[in-house]
Amino acid sequence: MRKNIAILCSGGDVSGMNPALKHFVEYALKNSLNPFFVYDGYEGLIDDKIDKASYCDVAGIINKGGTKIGSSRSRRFMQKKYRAIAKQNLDHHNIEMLVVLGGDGSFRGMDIFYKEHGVKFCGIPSTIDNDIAGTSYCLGVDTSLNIIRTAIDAIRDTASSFGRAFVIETMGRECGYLALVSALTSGAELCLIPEVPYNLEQYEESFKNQIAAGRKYFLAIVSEGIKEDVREIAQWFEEKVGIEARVTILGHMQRGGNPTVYDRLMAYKFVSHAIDGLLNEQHDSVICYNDGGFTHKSIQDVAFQKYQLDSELLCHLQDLYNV
Ligand SMILES: Nc1ncnc2c1ncn2[C@@H]1O[C@H](COP(=O)(O)OP(=O)(O)O)[C@@H](O)[C@H]1O
Ligand SMILES: O=P(O)(O)OC[C@H]1O[C@](O)(COP(=O)(O)O)[C@@H](O)[C@@H]1O
Repeated sequence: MRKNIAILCSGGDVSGMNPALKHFVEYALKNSLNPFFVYDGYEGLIDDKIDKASYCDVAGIINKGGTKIGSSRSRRFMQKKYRAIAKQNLDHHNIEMLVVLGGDGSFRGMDIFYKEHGVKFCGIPSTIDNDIAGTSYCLGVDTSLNIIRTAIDAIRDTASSFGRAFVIETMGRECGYLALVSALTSGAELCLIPEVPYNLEQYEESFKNQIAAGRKYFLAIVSEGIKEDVREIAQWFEEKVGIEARVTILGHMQRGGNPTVYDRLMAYKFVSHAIDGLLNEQHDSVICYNDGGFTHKSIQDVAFQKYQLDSELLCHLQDLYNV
């Protein structure tokens, strides 16, 4: 008898989830499995929003951001009694394997669910924050970086025309990855991230000298996880550096948009490895990507460790100020 396998999205949505759904249906059918969708993340698991999926459901979605099946953060799934209901719903549909697109919170939830009820699962790291330990890349971060790049390039147009400093805030929670990579690839003058302590005073003289030497504008990329408010950084530019300043908080535009080629391809590869793993005795793992290869890692190694920013990237941050 063909086995049933389901997929769900949990936590912040990312561009790349739809390409993953499309490949999930195709690859499941190719492996003689019946594919199912769980709508709205763990909330849908509890409310039995579970349906069989077919080729028709995934036609025309590969180029769409977000996720066709919805995502959520679920307070109820944190409680044992609701996880028991989720298990009953899966049993009702005869589903014994789950692919979960989410972040470390989602994986911790699934780990508990596996230990309580034995539902096999494979996590696919999916968050624009790129802050999951054990993998150098999370689905969606490439699209997000490209959206940020487009925004910063546009802001540069007005900054240079009007002679202003712009303080641009990126998402990322406690992780500075989005801000750091964006600063390096957009030619920003300042980058502030939670991982690296800073003192604005140390840039004052250099920035004033640059203005005296002809610099007309500044771009500062700031991660949402730093202690200071972005408006205070703008105020510092005005009062201490002596240049008019504006703030742009990029917000949720960073989570949407047409998935890049890289995110589409990675969605494809992640899903293939996730299903292969589930069919080959990987029952409680996350599929991770490092140095060009994929490996299944334990929840302990992924969801209970702190993500460390790549040391080479951090060196490049120092280079930003040593020119
Ligand atoms: N310790 C836990 N026990 C059960 N469920 C959890 C646990 N931690 C997180 N979850 C579930 O995972 C969901 C997503 O987690 P969250 O941290 O918001 O996002 P992400 O997966 O992107 O890190 C939560 O809303 C909750 O339903
Ligand atoms: O959409 P919300 O609930 O306001 O959450 C915003 C947060 O979600 C993110 O966009 C993505 O975080 P997760 O992938 O961990 O869910 C963060 O960068 C941001 O701080």
